[in-house]
Amino acid sequence: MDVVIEVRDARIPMSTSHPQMDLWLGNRKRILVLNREDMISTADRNAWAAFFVRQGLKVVFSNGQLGMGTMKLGRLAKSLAANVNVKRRAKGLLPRPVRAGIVGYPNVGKSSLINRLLKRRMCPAAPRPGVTRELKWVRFGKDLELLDSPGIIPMRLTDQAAAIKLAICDDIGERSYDVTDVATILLQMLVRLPAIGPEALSKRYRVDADSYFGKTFLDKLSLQLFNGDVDQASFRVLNDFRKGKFGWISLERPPKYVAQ
Ligand SMILES: Nc1nc2c(ncn2[C@@H]2O[C@H](COP(=O)(O)OP(=O)(O)OP(=O)(O)O)[C@@H](O)[C@H]2O)c(=O)[nH]1
Repeated sequence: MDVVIEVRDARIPMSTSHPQMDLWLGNRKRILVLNREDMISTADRNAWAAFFVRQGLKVVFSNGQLGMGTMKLGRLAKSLAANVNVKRRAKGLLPRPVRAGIVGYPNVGKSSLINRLLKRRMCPAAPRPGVTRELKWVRFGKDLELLDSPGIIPMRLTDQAAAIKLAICDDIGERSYDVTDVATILLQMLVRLPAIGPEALSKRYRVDADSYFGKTFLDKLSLQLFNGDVDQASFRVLNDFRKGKFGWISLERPPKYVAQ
């Protein structure tokens, strides 16, 4: 690959950064994409943009559902790898398309971005992690080739806080976590957010919360709406979050910058 496009979830750019990525990529040319830009506020977007610029990383914000950012991504990949053909010409070889590999955690929107760029559904994309199963090259025009790849996660998620955020954002498979535990933690996060808080949660689910927003809340919600099925109640809360029913909330913020 001449250039690697690393896609992360804009709601959790740190937790969707693979710990071995730097080692694997070495000096390879790299573009960082924060996809799902529609799911975070403008203030968070600006804060992340400034953060990554300070790290010297080229960052593109995108929306894999609507296609925003994809043309810029294509242009950037071609321009970053332009010297490939300069070198080939110097050796008397014919130019070839630039090869860009798209990598990232499951469900962050890799295939959707390719489909949007190509304006065709060339790569399977669906709202669940683990859809892409094999490497697939697709051609964009005559001078760019894109490689779609299956989502990758570390063998072992040692950072539990990151693992929970991946589960909340649906970036790891459902079978790898307990849906009720994750929904309980999400409720505890939401109840502490000034923009949401206990009243909004009680009102949305019509559950009298008795000031405790944990498993008890899910039990009450399950009795109210799902015949006592706590898993279903947990899915409801998680899906409401994922669909933006509480507003678009970033689960991570960049560390504060202190000028030297
Ligand atoms: N709201 C929103 N949804 C998106 C965006 N990009 C992708 N999606 C949705 O997210 C889901 C996952 O997208 P995919 O393109 O399949 O993700 P992937 O990274 O290829 O997933 P794997 O095959 O698991 O590696 C799909 O339902 C997309 O419609 C985005 O920018 N915003």
